[in-house]
Amino acid sequence: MGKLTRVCVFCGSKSGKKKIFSDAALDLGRQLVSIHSSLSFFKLFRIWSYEKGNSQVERKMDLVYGGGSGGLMGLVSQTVYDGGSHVLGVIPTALVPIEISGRTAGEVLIVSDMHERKAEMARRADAFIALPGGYGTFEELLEMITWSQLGIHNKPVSF
Ligand SMILES: C/C(=C\CNc1ncnc2c1ncn2[C@@H]1O[C@H](COP(=O)(O)O)[C@@H](O)[C@H]1O)CO
Repeated sequence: MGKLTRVCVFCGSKSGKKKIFSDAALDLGRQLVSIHSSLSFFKLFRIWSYEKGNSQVERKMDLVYGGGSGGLMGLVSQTVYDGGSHVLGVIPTALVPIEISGRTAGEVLIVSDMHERKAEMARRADAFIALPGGYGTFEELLEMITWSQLGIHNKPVSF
């Protein structure tokens, strides 16, 4: 497995009805940018299993995500940005007024359509993680899994 410095997170454009969803988004955001016991690092275990054996790991991962300012996307991006890592949101022009309201954390790359968005996210990330979300999150996650199955990329995918 190559060096993992930039992680793509797929997650809901809304927060969902249960607190556990936003807790998971905050937790993942913090885990991407801080020092953790590798033993409690179950969520990313399949991706960072090479960290086993180190009792403490310091992580400063950059984030690629869908660019939305609300919902779980907003929570993850703000947490990673506040933790000092680079954040890149990739969003099609047509979705800017729908998924961005107010300020976004970090850099925003505006692309022409959904296909370009997904291709850019896939190209720029070293690994993919999905959090709770709706149909959009499912779609993005499944596409990364099927691209892996087809050999289009060989980057880890976790959910
Ligand atoms: C429309 C196209 C493909 C099929 N749909 C989607 N593909 C990729 N990303 C999508 C799609 N629909 C929504 N999204 C994005 O997922 C994010 C999370 O959405 P959720 O429903 O809240 O989980 C959000 O940013 C959506 O824009 C190509 O023609």
